[in-house]
Amino acid sequence: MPFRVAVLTISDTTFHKGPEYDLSGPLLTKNVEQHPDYELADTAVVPDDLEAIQSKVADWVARRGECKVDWIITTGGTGFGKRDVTPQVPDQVMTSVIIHGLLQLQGGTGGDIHPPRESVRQNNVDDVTVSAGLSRLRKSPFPMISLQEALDIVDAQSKPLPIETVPTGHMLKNYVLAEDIFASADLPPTRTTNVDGYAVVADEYNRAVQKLTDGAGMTVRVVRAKDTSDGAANEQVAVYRINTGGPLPAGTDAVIMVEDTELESSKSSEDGQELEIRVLMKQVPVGDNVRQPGSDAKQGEQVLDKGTVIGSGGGEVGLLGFVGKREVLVHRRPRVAILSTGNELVELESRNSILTSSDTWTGVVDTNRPSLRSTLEGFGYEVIDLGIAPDTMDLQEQAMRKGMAESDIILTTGGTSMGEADLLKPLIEHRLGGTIHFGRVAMKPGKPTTFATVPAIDGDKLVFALPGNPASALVTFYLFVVPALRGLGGWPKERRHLARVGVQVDCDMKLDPREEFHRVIVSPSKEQPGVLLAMTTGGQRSSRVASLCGANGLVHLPSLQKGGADRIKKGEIAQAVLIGEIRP
Ligand SMILES: Nc1nc2c(c(=O)[nH]1)N[C@H]1C(S)=C(S)[C@@H](COP(=O)(O)OP(=O)(O)OC[C@H]3O[C@@H](n4cnc5c(N)ncnc54)[C@H](O)[C@@H]3O)O[C@H]1N2
Ligand code: MOO
Repeated sequence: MPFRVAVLTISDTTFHKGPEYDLSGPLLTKNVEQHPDYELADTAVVPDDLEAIQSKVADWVARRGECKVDWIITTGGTGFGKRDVTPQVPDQVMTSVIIHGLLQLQGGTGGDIHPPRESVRQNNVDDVTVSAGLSRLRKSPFPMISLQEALDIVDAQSKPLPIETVPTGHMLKNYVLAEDIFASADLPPTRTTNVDGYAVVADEYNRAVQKLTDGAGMTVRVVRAKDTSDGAANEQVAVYRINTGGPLPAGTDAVIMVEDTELESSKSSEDGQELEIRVLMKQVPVGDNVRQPGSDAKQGEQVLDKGTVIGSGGGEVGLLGFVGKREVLVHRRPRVAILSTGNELVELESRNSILTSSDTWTGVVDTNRPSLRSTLEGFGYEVIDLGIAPDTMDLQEQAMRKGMAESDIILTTGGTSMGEADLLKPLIEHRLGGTIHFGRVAMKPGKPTTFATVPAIDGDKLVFALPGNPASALVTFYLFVVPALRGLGGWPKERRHLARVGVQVDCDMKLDPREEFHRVIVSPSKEQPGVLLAMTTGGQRSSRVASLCGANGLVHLPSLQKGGADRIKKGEIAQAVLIGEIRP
């Protein structure tokens, strides 16, 4: 649905002398009408009078349903004349008002002057020399949405990448099958032995052994499996030397384990093999130790389903080879670009020289990029490292464009919040023509998490602008980015999110108005079998990267409710998202 825009001309002259004196109002109206994303909701002309402006704006703000007004653009009344009163219109009314008619009169383009949100103000920031104060946003223009809403949005936008053919082998790990897999032949194709031993015709052996009187076993002649014709005239029962996995010689139907035999004599063949053994079994059942043809897979049987995730456990890769599948159709795995933003950031390698040369150095070592890279590569994704971009629109845009050209999904950290140097949101919207699906989430840590899609030649790219605080960046990575990566990689919906388990918490955990993810170490209880314990990693401030050190779980604390409990008490059970292996 297009955004409904109302244009308000604030001018004594136009109000008193007539519409022909209004130059900017009609120009703005025309631009709105011509833009495919906007719809003209209303226009009005009011004098330079606070009450008149307030009343009109309040009227528009109050409208609902079909008549609703999403944005109000005012033109005029923003100067310094005595009667230039627009900036005094109270905040609560003006939150959705964009004062930029004047910009257009100065020759701005439609794109510049109809930005979707107030974040446009930061659009013109070229470096961090912009001072705090008047230029700084006082309220985020992004609504705070719930965690569930945010997760649903990410799920909906994370559509599987195209299908490609990949040869069967270890590199298939973490891919998702885009075809059903069938066995092309019976497996095993013939009767084979499960054990090292001697193949025998069971009935022949059983008949002969019954004739014995001493019960101390029966001496048999050993033939190599390939010498089946040897000694047909010999009356002694023949057994055939055979090793695990080998095919049974024709006519044989059971296998005696080597452990159920004794060496009868030291007579040996030319190649040093035994020639006579004593079999200690009183009876050999037909089919004993024999793997029947097709008992592992029947020809034409479906052995793997489309949508199967080829795990790193080895089972799926092995099965594909086992059924003779040389290459498979899979969804392309996403490539991920990572970018750190912030003037204060330095690479770890360059820190020493800075530390020794200056006591006053206030730089911050870029830990987010190495952290994200290690976890991404652990999940099996190819990473494109975009480095550190300082707080300038141009440099950040340059890095983002490189990321868009080389990857399917871009992760940035820093610059998502309310500072003058927090450029990511305006950059995405105004320079990259992207759509910000959300810019604030009611969660802790991770409130300013931003998710957008940006158009590129080869399709939309996903962008996660994660908060700069290290713990926030990693927590939001596990909660939002992992499901998005899996969605792009074609994982079935029900497997995209990291698993949750019930855990018993080891200390009181206070509730916050925002849902919170408390970092913990999950391990099985030694005292209570079947119970998983969650041990806190200590201070949970989002700047404390150590809160994720060793953590393999995120206890999901519900938001604090009026009149409800203010904490999860020690010993109570809570849900935890597993972000690593359970510790023994
Ligand atoms: N007025 C407000 N201020 C803040 C709000 C708010 O709602 N209103 N939200 C706070 C929350 S919550 C978070 S989280 C942070 C997120 O801020 P940004 O995403 O804009 O991140 P920066 O300001 O750039 O950095 C925050 C912090 O993290 C350090 N940092 C950044 N990048 C890295 C990196 N690659 N490696 C290590 N450390 C990094 C940075 O130096 C800052 O100390 O905003 C709050 N503010
Ligand atoms: O939400 Mo911020 O991510 O608290 O640290």
